[in-house]
Formats: sequence, C-alpha cells, structure tokens
Amino acid sequence: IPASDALSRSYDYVILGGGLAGLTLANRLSEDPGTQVLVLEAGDVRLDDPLINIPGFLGSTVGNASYDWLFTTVPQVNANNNSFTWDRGKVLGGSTAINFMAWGRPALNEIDAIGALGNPGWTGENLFKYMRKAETFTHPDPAYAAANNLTFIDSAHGKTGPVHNSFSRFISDGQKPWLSALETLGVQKIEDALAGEDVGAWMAPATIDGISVTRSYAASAYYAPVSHRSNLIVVTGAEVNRIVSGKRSDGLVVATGIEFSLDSQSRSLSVKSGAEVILSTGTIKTPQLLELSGIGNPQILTPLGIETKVSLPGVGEGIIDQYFFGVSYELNNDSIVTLDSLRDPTFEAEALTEYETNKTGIMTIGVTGFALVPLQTIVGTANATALIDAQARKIATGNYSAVQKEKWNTIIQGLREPTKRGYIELVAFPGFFTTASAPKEGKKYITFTGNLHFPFSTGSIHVASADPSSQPAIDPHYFEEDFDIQVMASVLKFIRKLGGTGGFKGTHSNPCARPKHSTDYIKNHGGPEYHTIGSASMLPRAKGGVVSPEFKVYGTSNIRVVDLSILPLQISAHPMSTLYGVAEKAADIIRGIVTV
Ligand SMILES: Cc1cc2nc3c(=O)[nH]c(=O)nc-3n(C[C@H](O)[C@H](O)[C@H](O)COP(=O)(O)OP(=O)(O)OC[C@H]3O[C@@H](n4cnc5c(N)ncnc54)[C@H](O)[C@@H]3O)c2cc1C
Repeated sequence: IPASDALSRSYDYVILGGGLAGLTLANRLSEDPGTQVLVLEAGDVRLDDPLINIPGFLGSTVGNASYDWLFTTVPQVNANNNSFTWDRGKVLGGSTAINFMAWGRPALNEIDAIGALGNPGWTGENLFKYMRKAETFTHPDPAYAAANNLTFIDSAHGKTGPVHNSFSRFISDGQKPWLSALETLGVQKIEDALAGEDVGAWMAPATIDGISVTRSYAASAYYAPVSHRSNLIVVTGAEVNRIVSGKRSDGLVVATGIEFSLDSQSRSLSVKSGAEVILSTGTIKTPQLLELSGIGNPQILTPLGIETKVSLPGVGEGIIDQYFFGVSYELNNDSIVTLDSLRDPTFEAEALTEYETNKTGIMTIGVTGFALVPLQTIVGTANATALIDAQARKIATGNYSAVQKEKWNTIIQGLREPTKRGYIELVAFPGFFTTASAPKEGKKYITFTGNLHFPFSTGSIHVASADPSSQPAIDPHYFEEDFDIQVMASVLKFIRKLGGTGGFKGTHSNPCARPKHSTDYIKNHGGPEYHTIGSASMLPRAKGGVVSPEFKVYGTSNIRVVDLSILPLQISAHPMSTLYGVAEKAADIIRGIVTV
C-alpha cells in the first residue's frame, strides 16, 4: 500500500529495523489478525536479488553501499591506529541478507551464564527450544553425507521453522583434509555442534534452503511467506531518526511518536496509546537511536544538546566484538575449484548455468569446515594455565567495576573448563581471504581463519552528534587487553602448523603471507567478525543494564530492544541461530504467551 496510507493507520507494534530480529517479531506478532504491526526499515526490499539469493555470491555485497551501511570504527590505539570498516546489512532482512550464512549454536551453558548475571528465565535449555522453532533442517543425501563426513543429531534441529538450513552441496577438494588434519593436532570431530556442546571440529550447515538451494534469510523466511497479511505493513527506505516521548504520571517515559525520513523527506508517525515501540536496528544503530531519543548517559547527551529523558549510563557501553584474521594458502593443484575460480568470467558464467539448470556446482556453496578449540590445545596446558592465572589475578586486583569483573570471570571460568566451553574458532574458507597480499591469477587458495570468540577487550558505541544522519562513534577497544593479542599470536602459529599437517602438507605451497611480526599481521590484516554484542545489555539496571529479561528498556513503559545488542556476553558461535531464538522468545513474551 502507498506509504502515506501506511503512515496514517494506527498500530499496536511499531518495529524499528527490518533485519533478523525485527522481521522475526513482525511475523510472530502479526499472527493474530487483530494485531496491527508496522516495520520501518531503512534499506530496500530485494527479495529477487541474485546477489543475495544465490549462495555462491556470498560476500559479494559486503562493501557495496547499496546493501551495506559501511560503518567505520574510530582509530584503534592498540591495533596500530587502524580504523576498521564494520559492514552491516542495509536492506530488508538486515545483515542476514549479506552475511556468510554459517549456522552455528553456542554451548547451552553459555546461555545459562547469561541467566546467572541476573536474567531469570534465561537458560540454555529454554532458548534451545526457541532456536529449533526458528529452523527447518533438510537432511543431506546419505551417500553424499557419508563421503563428506556430514553428520548431525536429528533431535537438535527444527523441522517446521521459517529459516531453512542444509549442508552445502559443494565442498571444495581444497578443504577435504580439514577434519583429519585437525585431529592430528588434537582437535576431535564432534557429531553435531548445534546439539548443545560445540568443542571440537565439524562440518556445519548453512542457511541455504535445501530444496530451492537459495539463501534463507530474515526477509525470505519470516517476511515473504506472510507479506500478504493485511495487518502487517513494512515500509522500506524509512530511516528512523528518533523516538518522541512523554512522561506518565508514574514517572515512566512513554513513546508517543517516531521521527524518520522517507525519500529524503522528514516524516513523523504517532504511536497510539497502549502501543509498543520495539527497536531492532542492530548493535550499532540501537544505542545511537536510544541516545538520540534522550535515553542514555547525561554526560554524553547534555554536551550534544540532547535532553535526557531516562538516565541510563549502560546504553552503548560494554560492547564486545569478535576479531578474526585469515592466512591464505596457495593450492598446488590449479584444477581444484574454489571461490577463486569465480574470478574467471567464463567459469563464472558456466557455473551460473550449472546452478540454474541442476542446482549443483560451486554456486551452491556454503562454508562448512569449522572448529572450536580450547586455549589449552593452542598453547599447551601449562602455558594456558599460566596465561589464565595471570589474567585472573589482573582482574581480581585491578580497578574495574563489579559487573566488568563478573563478566570477565565468566570468560575465565570458560577458559578453565576446556571441554565445556570453546574459545578460538577456526574456519576453512574455500578461497582467498586476507588483505595481506593479492591472489595470483589462475591460482586457487584455502584460507584458515582464527577467530577470537571471547575477547576481554570491551568498548563502546555512542552518539557523536545530535544529527541522526551521522555515524555513531564506534570504539571496540581492540586488543586493549593484552591477553587478546597474546592469544591471537599463538593462534597464528597454530594455523601455520595446520597448513603443514596431514593432507594439507605437500598439496599446498608455503603460505603466501609469511608474517614476520605476527602481532602486526593480526592488527593490520585482521578485522571484525561482524558479531558485536552488548550495546543495550540485558542486565539488572544496577549492573549497567539497559533492558530487563523481558526486553523492556528501563525507565520506559512501552519501549523494548530486541536485537543482538541485548546479549551481555559473547557466545562461541556465529549468532544467527541464537538471535532467531531470542527473537522468537521475545515474541512470546511480548504477546504474553510466557512471562520470561
Ligand atoms: C558481513 C557479515 C557476515 C556475517 N556472517 C554471519 C554468519 O555467517 N553466520 C551468522 O550466524 N551470523 C553472521 N553475521 C551476523 C548476523 O548476520 C547478525 O548478527 C544478525 O543479522 C544481527 O541481527 P539484528 O537483528 O541484530 O540486526 P540486523 O540483521 O543487521 O538488522 C538491523 C536492521 O535495522 C535496519 N536499521 C538500522 N538502523 C535503522 C534506522 N535508523 N532506521 C530504520 N532501519 C534501520 C538495518 O538496515 C537492518 O535491516 C554476519 C554479519 C555480517 C555483517
């Protein structure tokens, strides 16, 4: 319907941001035809876009301003003063439209740890139920599965949920030695990392629909099938600037309107009495929008001329960003097909024809080779103990807030229980994937990435100007905690060992990038894994929390946050499955089906 009609109606729920969490909520909240739901999304709707839908184009929209917000961090003093680009999806479906489609799940004890910080009702077992509700897993062909070590535990997977996932139909010969080489280095294969424990190595499914062999993402999974609902309106190209609010007699702030721009024109919308506003604009924009709306730390808001409506110093604080680097190895055999093959336009055209005709070949690809490795495996048990003890002493004796100590101690506890909680993720990426050098024409590569999933370094994202069109100041404080870079230097050594182990030995030439100074290599050629959490943490208010276990923003009567910014702790897995589960749970809480 025309935007002017959409904006003259009144709604029970106004959802800001049509990404992973926003569209999950939009679908569930509009299941009741008597409930009117509006989504305001800054990006465009691109349901038929081959660059999104065809799996082999993964990564091709990252860095393209038509799909990507292209945020930038402030210079990172502990990372050679480098600024890093933080890509995020600016399209209906949010970052699920541009992401790498890896489908993973944390150990259930990690969600229990989030509950233990003061979030009643938050347990791994409870969230697991919602994670499964979100998914439909398509079984692989048994012979193909047996030939490629694709194993799974059926009960860990959903069968009727909107997000489809399946094993990649194409696995490059370049990565075939993955499981056996890791086993030689002490990392055992596990049957299914989505079943509640994830330490070890595995072949992972991806968010690829097993029947249509297209990307399954928030827009195709949660929006498209219900787009006919007359009580669900999605307005795209609508960039929200702030929430307008008043105060109730009980002192709580109540959202009464939304200011946004549509087609470069300023617009506003009233929020009817009794309705709710739900922020699902993601970890970067959510704290900025809260602050622009007067919800945050007065010391940040007042100098910018923003009136404080709710003093909530936790907004934008406590962010944790996972960091990764890759080492690309040149394969000796140029006939192996990897994503590098697509640099040849003739090959790419043939691959597309094969995809369109048979749904086979490299254009069906998802990333499959994963491992989650304890620190003990990387540096040896004695070295790990010494490193962990030193960090634990630093935390115990340092001048840090009680909640910072409490959060850090969850990492320490995880490090001390290497069979229960993974720490470093390794991924086999079938193609060239580093900025340390350029790929050679006609050559094929396998890249091993080292991903720091539990950094101690903790930063912030804050409004930098009262002008909503300007970027917030993003400061992840990369490597402020020395522990993080020390560990990553050891991960680089481990990866170089992996490149010379088992089937990877001999079939590969030496690494094309030979990092002399490993910390510089990591700081100059690594970057964000796009999984930032914590900018509107779910924690008790006294601990610097922004939302309650029911996602309510403290001090407000009708504003919630449901997106990745609410996680107060990092998790060992790529976050999609967890966040779909979180949003499913949020929908049940908001509808009053469950209390927490
Ligand atoms: C390049 C990349 C690769 C990734 N790879 C993986 C992976 O392989 N596996 C995995 O599990 N996770 C991956 N992720 C992470 C995952 O996609 C995100 O964690 C997830 O999408 C976050 O969901 P969200 O709802 O918090 O935010 P998003 O999905 O990003 O949605 C936020 C939405 O809000 C909109 N928005 C923001 N500001 C405004 C505004 N002012 N007005 C209106 N709309 C606004 C945005 O345009 C966007 O649509 C990746 C992310 C990126 C960027």
